[in-house]
Amino acid sequence: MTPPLLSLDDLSVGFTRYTGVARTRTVTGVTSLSLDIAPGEILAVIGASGSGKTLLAQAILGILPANATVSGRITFDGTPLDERRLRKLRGREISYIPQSVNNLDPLMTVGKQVRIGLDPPTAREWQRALFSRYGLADDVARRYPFQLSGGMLRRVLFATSVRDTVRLVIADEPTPGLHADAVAEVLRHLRELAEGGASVLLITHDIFAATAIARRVAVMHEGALRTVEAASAFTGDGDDLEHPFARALWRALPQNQFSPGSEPWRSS
Ligand SMILES: Nc1ncnc2c1ncn2[C@@H]1O[C@H](COP(=O)(O)OP(=O)(O)OP(=O)(O)O)[C@@H](O)[C@H]1O
Ligand code: NI
Repeated sequence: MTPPLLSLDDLSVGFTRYTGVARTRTVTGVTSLSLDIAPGEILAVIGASGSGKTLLAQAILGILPANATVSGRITFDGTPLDERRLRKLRGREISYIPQSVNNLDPLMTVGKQVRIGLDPPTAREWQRALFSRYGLADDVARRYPFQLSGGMLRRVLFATSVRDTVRLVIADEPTPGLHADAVAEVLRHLRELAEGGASVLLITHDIFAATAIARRVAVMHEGALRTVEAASAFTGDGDDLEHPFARALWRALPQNQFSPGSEPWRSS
């Protein structure tokens, strides 16, 4: 077996909340999560809002909120991923496609934003190549984010995030609010990255987007990884799904066999 590209071992993220003078309480965001991603694998992470998906991404990228505490081990390409190494890899070997297009700078032209981090002598050339790869016309480079459509902004986010040196792409909810064609386009771009050899961690609410391109689907609930299922098991009645939680999640979808009371995220 090929060794994993990324390995999470007993990863926890917590928050300290001040509940009074000199009194604190720790709130858990992610609990003892262990997970591997193989080189070139597309792994989807699904789970309800607040289940810890974005925290998981931020923990890998070393960009957790300042009030978060993290424990556990993260290994990238066989070596621990510490802060010093992350600074070198982020934006080069590890890319982040953030949850919101609001992460773009509203006061900078999108061309300039795409050129950030590119080698100055060839930055313009690379930016043009990235624009053409993501179907953006050359003159779009001179525009500001507010002058672009939602679909174009998504493509700009890809162009700012993805470098040809990339080995791990973390995409946080890249498809919400997009119509079917645009979703298909985003998924195609992610698949292309994987075909180029990169591992892709796709965070999404959308089981159908997840199973369309991922080989495995990790299911999170209240900060814990409940199960990792084969994407192909999310079909029919869900009988092939290994974990009852995944089965319940699948069957609770209105288009499957929805039955009141089967909502697994409503924990008692
Ligand atoms: N800065 C913070 N301080 C305190 N708690 C936080 C902070 N950021 C996140 N949390 C908590 O951690 C939990 C997980 O948040 P996270 O953003 O990872 O959820 P998510 O699965 O990405 O949700 P969504 O699908 O809505 O994006 C939430 O309950 C949230 O309240
Ligand atoms: Ni999130």
